[in-house]
Amino acid sequence: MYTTEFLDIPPLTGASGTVHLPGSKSISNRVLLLAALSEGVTTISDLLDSDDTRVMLQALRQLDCGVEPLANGQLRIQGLGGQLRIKQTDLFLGNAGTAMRPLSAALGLLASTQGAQFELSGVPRMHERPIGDLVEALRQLGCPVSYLGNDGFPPLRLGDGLIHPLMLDAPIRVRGDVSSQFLTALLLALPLVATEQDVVIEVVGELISRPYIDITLKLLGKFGLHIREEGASRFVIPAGSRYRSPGEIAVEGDASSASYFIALGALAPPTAIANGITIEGVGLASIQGDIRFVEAARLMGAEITGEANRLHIRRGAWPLKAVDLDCNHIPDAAMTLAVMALYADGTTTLRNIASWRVKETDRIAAMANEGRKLGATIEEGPDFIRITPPPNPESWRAASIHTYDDHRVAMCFSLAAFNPAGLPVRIEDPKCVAKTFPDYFEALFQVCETAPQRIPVICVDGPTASGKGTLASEIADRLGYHLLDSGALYRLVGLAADKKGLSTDDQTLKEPAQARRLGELAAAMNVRFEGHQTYLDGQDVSDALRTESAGMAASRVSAIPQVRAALLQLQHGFRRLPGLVADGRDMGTVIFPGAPLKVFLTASAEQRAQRRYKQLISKGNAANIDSLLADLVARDLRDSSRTHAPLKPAEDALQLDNSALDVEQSVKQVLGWWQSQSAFPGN
Ligand SMILES: Nc1ncnc2c1ncn2[C@@H]1O[C@H](COP(=O)(O)OP(=O)(O)OP(=O)(O)O)[C@@H](O)[C@H]1O
Ligand SMILES: Nc1ccn([C@H]2C[C@H](O)[C@@H](COP(=O)(O)O)O2)c(=O)n1
Repeated sequence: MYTTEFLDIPPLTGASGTVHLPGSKSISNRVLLLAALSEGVTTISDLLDSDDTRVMLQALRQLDCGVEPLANGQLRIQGLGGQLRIKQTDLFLGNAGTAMRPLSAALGLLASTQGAQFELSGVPRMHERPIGDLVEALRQLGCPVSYLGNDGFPPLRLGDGLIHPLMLDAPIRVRGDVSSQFLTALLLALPLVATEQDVVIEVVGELISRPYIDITLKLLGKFGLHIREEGASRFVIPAGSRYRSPGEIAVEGDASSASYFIALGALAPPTAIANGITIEGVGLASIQGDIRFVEAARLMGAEITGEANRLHIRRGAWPLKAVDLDCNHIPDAAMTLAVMALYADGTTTLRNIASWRVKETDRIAAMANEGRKLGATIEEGPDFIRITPPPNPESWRAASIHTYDDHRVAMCFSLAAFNPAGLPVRIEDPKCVAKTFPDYFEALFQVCETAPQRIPVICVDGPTASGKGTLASEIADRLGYHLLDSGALYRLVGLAADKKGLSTDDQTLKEPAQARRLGELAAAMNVRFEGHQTYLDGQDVSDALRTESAGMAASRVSAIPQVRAALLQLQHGFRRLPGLVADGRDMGTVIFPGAPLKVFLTASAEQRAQRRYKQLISKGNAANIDSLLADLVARDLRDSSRTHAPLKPAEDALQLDNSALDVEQSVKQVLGWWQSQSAFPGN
């Protein structure tokens, strides 16, 4: 997951390949609650691991349900069988509506019938999301519920520690036109108390987001509950209801998350490797309402085929076709249509989306504000949004997208990187995707491509111990970029030669046959980088690489042209989306001569020797400052005086002497340079 302040997505030019979706958020949190309320043990597979499921799981743990992660990634839940084990606790539910609403209903009923008291709260935005209609329904039943902040909104206190008989004779009336989660919450909770008599729910007003109710009814069926529907607005929970665990249950891939990759397939040109996007984990047999996004995407021109659990998408009509659509049936996925509309042949109107206003943020306002930044003309109303794309490529603008702590805003606008103007897109606070799809951007970059020269590279070259590695790694972390420690490659050649018994002393290296052998060795090296570990022929050589003797050997072999040539492609291979920070001696002069930022980092030899001395001592290695100083001066001389790719600043490099700077000051300086020459200098 990208935890950076922002993520700059370079302009993208094509996409193809297969995406495996994380589990559905709606199904995951419903299944967790049903398993917790049931009798028996439920083993759940493919559960979504995200902020929203984490808060639900934490709540279940606090309620003393057995929650046991299994080695194979499954989760085992020991159900409460409707009997509270904990009668007083405070639950924090973040911004998870799928946890707040159903837990309020279930705990409200259980607190009243078993004499308990719970307080439920969330993040500030959760305290702005309405819950009054659900509270009214619980109060009709006789549950004591009080508001701890503003009336109509969480936080809530459920129960007062005393037993209250419930009034189940009259139908329980609940509004259906604010959020379908209120009805879902009652459908999930009322079976706990429908033991002696039928319990009836009557929906008042038009029921929005009906597909989410269908998910609820289908999952209730899996846990042994069959609700009778009488007409469009009456649901009867039969007397004698009892939750029974199905034993095992698998969570489908998230159909709303699929919408971004369906849109991607519809708008991205194919790559040289393949045509189209395949989505695994959700397909045409999905129980999720957002699978109907497929129909909407087809209307806009996408070519989509599929099987029960898989979808294949290709670009069809291009530009996409503008549409005028009622989106009540796909409220979440419809946001993706708003971004597809930026690539359409006219004005698109998405109607009946009032529920967007009370989601993680006011989504109508958010989509309108951010879409306008890109150059689109956008009109918004209480329950609609109307999008006219920028009239021509020149009208597109590079935008820094504010994401409002809303995962869907972030994921939607990533697709703006396919703009015809070839502009990058900045996504602020990219970690907000953790709510439903923590690895969304990784999945996106896996299937997207762009011309290598469009992938930004920051080069950090300089003499030994100047702090290149430290600086490069910090910059890469802050920007979410890949890291190339090119010195490590030369160090690996030195080590590999040593393992093979090939001498790397100065004299032997002068022999043409030895130079050829080392070139072949470098080309055939079996290396693997995993996080901070480096493996040579499967063996962890991370520590061996960092010794001073490995540095000296690297310096010697690096003067051989055959070795440098053998490592060229490997280094170019590090230039992957979304960007790269590369440290070495010739990053800016030879390997990435077109890089948009080149830094030549220096410090006085004395400073560098001091730093190296401290570094070695802190790792428990013996060190002598005078010999370190002599070695690094010798190494610098060799590296800068060799014929091929000598150590020297590129003509367009910015020089940074960090003798008097600490690491953070150096990082700030380089990030400042980067920001000022980016497409978003004001952000
Ligand atoms: N600006 C700085 N101020 C103080 N110490 C620094 C600074 N930059 C790096 N250091 C420290 O100096 C030591 C050497 O830094 P680093 O390993 O990053 O250098 P390098 O240039 O990559 O070296 P080499 O080329 O030999 O791999 C480290 O212990 C690091 O923490
Ligand atoms: N791009 C590079 C990187 C490194 N080298 C050589 C010269 C260095 O002395 C040696 C070890 O590098 P370090 O790990 O200390 O950065 O490798 C090079 O020639 N070109």
